[in-house]
Amino acid sequence: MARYAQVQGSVALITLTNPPVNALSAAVRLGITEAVTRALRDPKVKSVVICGENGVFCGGADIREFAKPMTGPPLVPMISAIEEGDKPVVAAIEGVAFGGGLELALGCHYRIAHSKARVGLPEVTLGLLPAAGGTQRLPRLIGLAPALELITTGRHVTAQEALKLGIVDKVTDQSAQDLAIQFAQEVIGQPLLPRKLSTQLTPCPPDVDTILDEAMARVKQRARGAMAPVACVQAVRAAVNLPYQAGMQKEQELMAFLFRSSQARALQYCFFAQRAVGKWSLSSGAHSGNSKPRPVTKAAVIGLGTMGRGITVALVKAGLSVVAVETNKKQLEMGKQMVSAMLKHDAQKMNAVPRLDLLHYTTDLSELKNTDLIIEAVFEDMALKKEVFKKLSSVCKPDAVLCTNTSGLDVDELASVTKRPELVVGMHFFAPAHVMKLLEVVRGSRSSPEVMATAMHLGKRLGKVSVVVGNCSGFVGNRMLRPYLDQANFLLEEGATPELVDGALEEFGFPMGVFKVSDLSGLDVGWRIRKEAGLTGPNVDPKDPLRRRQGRRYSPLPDLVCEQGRLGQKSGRGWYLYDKPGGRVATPDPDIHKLLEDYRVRHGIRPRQIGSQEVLERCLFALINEGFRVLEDGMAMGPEGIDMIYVFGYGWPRHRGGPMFYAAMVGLPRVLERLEYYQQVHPDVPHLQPSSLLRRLVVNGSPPLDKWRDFLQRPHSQL
Ligand SMILES: C[C@H](O)[C@H](C)C(=O)SCCNC(=O)CCNC(=O)[C@H](O)C(C)(C)COP(=O)([O-])OP(=O)([O-])OC[C@H]1O[C@@H](n2cnc3c(N)ncnc32)[C@H](O)[C@@H]1OP(=O)([O-])[O-]
Repeated sequence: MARYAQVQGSVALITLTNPPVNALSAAVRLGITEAVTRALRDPKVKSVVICGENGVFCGGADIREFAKPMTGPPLVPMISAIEEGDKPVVAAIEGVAFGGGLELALGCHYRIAHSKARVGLPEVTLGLLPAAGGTQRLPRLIGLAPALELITTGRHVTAQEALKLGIVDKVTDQSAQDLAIQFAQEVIGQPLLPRKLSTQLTPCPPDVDTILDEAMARVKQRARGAMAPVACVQAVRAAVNLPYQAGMQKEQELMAFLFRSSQARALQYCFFAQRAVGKWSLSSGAHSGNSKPRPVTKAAVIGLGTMGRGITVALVKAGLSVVAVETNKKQLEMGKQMVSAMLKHDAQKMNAVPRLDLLHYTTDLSELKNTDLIIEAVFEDMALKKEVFKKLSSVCKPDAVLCTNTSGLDVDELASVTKRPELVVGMHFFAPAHVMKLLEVVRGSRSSPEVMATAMHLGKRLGKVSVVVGNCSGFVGNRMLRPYLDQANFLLEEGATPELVDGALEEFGFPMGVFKVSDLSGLDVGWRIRKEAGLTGPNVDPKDPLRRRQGRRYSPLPDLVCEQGRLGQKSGRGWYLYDKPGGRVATPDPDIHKLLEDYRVRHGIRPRQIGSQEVLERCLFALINEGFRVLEDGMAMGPEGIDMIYVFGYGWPRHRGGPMFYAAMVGLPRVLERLEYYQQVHPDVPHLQPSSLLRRLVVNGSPPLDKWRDFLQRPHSQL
């Protein structure tokens, strides 16, 4: 839909009308095509302005149409008609001009932007490339290197930077539409040919091939198997080597290939899943639409350890005033210095002033009496956390929201020591808390809808992808991680090496394999949890054989590694060797290989060849199977929640959609068949027992993800 009006006598004003982001749906494309034809034919019209309704120019092609057969006028000829016209066309950009929206503007002869506007070609983040001339016109407008960077990253650009790059001609703090209409009158009669980008050549520095080759190498290294960034470089290379029409041909061919790819489907699924998890609902009928968040202007963080410091920085960066509490002066001082340094570092990067004025430090909990929301981030010990919650319940104002950053302890047990269990909720941040986008919002059985709304709203203010999860051991992310970790250890027992397992997972697209991640986060963390769980150390049942705990197979390998003082990067050796304590570069360690060989001999295990396929199937299918159990237990609202948790919190490659989406792509019958096979081979590993939900879905013909809820016997019952 596009509205047509004639303004200022001779200017045709074409307004895109498709809320909320004026996406270029079939109806909008038809509207634009008809309006442009009318303007070009009307002798009274001397120039044209294109703008968007509601302060948004255009969010690009309508992504919802991608899953359906294409209808309506295609984008490329629609934009060419604008460019080839004999009347100047000015794009008035307010809000955003993304993807096809910016390509539409690049087909116009001039671009005027509001100072708060953002532009960009984010198609690569959807597994695609700019396929309405963006890969051919943008390099011609701003040059090769900047165009390559914008197209291969999909980065959003501010109006100021767009002006500097030459993407837009003018930036205004006033109405871009009004300035565009005035400008459209001023340029009547000006030569148009030099403004028609398709007629221009791409400005090329002498070392053009080096730039393209380096870009390709950089993109391949960063992409970890994602195809779209590579195709983007190939398309932009055509803008250098080929005339416009041939370049457009190349762009269309590459787009056709990407459009059909499973990676594009995965990335578009992530786009909508990321928005879907924000629309939460509870079994009580309360949901994000009918639950009002409480106002939070003053927050507090208890405990300035690694997590507490990151959370404090995230809150201050979001503009909240924060009281930071640490029990003793020495730790408080240390925390203060580190938080200030983190804020200064971040502000420097943003060329901003660190908001240290928003912070107040104290050892005295009573200073929290006027705080709206408190996040407890003390050591992961139930007794210590209960003590803190008991005190908070007495010093804080009656309607203060009490949040715990526990990564898996029982939220209800913590709430039970307070006088306000309905105001207690889990806010599980991921390290580093001021960087990682994921936030698990854990609903206790008494957490009120209002408190859920408050935690979710705060998550959004902190720029997090917040996912509502149920209160169970390990919540969702860590709960699913256990079978994944167990399988990785079992594979070592049976003949694999850390680098073989990690290699397969990194080939799959994870930034780091499981053993490198363990070394990064510190092997002693898991060791302490296993000791507390009675799986190793003094509380082990002496009757339990070494490789069997609590009635199931257990691998003591990680314990043996820790007992040798191998705690990971921090000790300079773990599953890998590092050049020094705190070193980051992992090299395979012959001592670990020796440890594994001796271990297998000691336990009479004949090592065997293990391939990447088996690594992926055992590690990922075990994790996925636990995902189905999470859904069955009602601990997550749907597969989207699980997938966003793994994409934003555990490095699951976005172009694989997330564990549950991946299972659907692989085919549920295949996942079930492989789990049944491995369960037969390893009957002492209960987590390989296929979940009944998975069986039910396969029996019912493997319905699409958005239909899985229909097969849940108690949909999100624990939420
Ligand atoms: C040929 C051409 O080369 C190619 C092929 C293309 O052009 S491919 C397309 C390229 N374009 C993009 O990648 C931009 C994608 N959008 C965004 O980045 C953001 O949306 C936004 C524009 C910065 C606004 O953010 P927001 O935070 O203010 O609101 P929101 O919650 O995100 O969005 C508000 C609502 O609008 C929906 N929406 C947003 N953009 C959409 C789009 N392009 N198509 C369809 N729906 C869209 C979104 O799902 C949500 O719906 P619902 O959940 O309310 O039902």
